[in-house]
Amino acid sequence: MNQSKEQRILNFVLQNAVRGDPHSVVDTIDKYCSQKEWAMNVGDEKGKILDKTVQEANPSVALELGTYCGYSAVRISRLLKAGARLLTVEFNPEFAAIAKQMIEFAGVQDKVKLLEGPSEEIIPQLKKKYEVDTLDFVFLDHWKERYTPDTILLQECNLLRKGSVLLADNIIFPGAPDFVNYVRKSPHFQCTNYPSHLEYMQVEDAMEKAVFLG
Ligand SMILES: Cc1ccc(Cc2cc(O)c(O)c(C(=O)NC/C=C/[C@H]3O[C@@H](n4cnc5c(N)ncnc54)[C@H](O)[C@@H]3O)c2)cc1
Ligand SMILES: [Mg+2]
Repeated sequence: MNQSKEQRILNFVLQNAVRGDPHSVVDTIDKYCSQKEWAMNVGDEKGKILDKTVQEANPSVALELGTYCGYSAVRISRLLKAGARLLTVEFNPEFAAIAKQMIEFAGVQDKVKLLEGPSEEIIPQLKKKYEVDTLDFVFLDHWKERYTPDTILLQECNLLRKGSVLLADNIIFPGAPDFVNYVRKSPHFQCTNYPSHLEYMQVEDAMEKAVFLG
């Protein structure tokens, strides 16, 4: 049966990117998705905001919700200091298999642990099963209506500490209005909005940074 779009993206990377070079994997995915087939990677414009936020946080332990093809997992992990790690959560087995190959081709598999399953099940396991104390950085890019319940769950599981940085994609398009309301109204978060554009399009979008105040 014919290939999925995600398989075509991976094949394009395997044939055109440089093995072991995360920059070239990121650039090659952006090339394919801007010229051939649109896909919901965070992209380069919002990716630059992600890069700056990761560099400022300089996390030892980072979490990503919604791996998809692994674009932002490669993008984030290429910036991590020695010994730091990214845990990325994906519940679609096809996407997880694609992302695993993408992460290995980029040569960042020693920094990235892909956890297969729904975030609502994985988050409560992070402390005991994945030896997490607290999270320094969280990138939210999964189903938009999961942003708020998972942010609450992270707090309930004591996974956030004073200064933990949450960064959420798609605040404008598709939009995450309840998440924006929740973090901006909460006395426990200091929020910053970063206007941008939907990946590979002229459509308005934005990212929201929410720093946990304890
Ligand atoms: C038609 C159309 C297409 C794209 C857009 C614009 C647009 C632009 C964007 O940047 C977007 O991020 C999105 C978007 O919808 N992202 C959802 C991303 C989900 C990925 O995460 C996975 N996942 C979803 N919930 C969970 C969960 N609980 N636990 C674990 N994994 C989960 C899925 O398995 C996918 O791998 C959409 C608008 C309209
Ligand atoms: Mg997104």
